[in-house]
Amino acid sequence: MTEPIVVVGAALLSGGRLLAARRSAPPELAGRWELPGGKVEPGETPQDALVRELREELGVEAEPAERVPGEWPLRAGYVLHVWTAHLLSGDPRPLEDHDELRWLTPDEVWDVDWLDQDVPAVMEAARLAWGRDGSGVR
Ligand SMILES: Nc1nc2c([nH]c(=O)n2[C@H]2C[C@H](O)[C@@H](COP(=O)(O)OP(=O)(O)OP(=O)(O)O)O2)c(=O)[nH]1
Repeated sequence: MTEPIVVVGAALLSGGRLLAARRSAPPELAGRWELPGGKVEPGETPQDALVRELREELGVEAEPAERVPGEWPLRAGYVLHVWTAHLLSGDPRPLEDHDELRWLTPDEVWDVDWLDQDVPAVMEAARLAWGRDGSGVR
């Protein structure tokens, strides 16, 4: 069996807030929110891919920090891995794949309509970043 292709998602953190990005394409994903990122290319580390994707999609420099434990299936042959990352410079703009960005506080993390497959990933990322799932239940 061939290995699944890894899509890396960034739990990008700045000032205690998490960045969510609203997809503009393809039609079946458009309007739903995700962690910015993309496919790891052959020969790339996941961290390299994350830095590249955040530069391309958001125009920012970021530093990957920790892998969020777990992996989440996407469409057939793809799996989502998530890393926390810190914003080093730049102000994120939706340059590619997204039409809106939001910085979410722990209390706001469930205010956006995350892609179904991202919900468990965001839950783990929130737990790692903030020490709880952001739902308000402590
Ligand atoms: N980036 C990202 N993609 C996700 C998430 N959840 C999810 O189902 N996906 C899906 C959407 C896409 O089908 C795929 C990632 O592909 P992409 O189009 O963002 O990646 P890419 O920039 O490397 O793609 P490409 O344009 O080079 O083909 O994974 C997520 O949280 N982040």
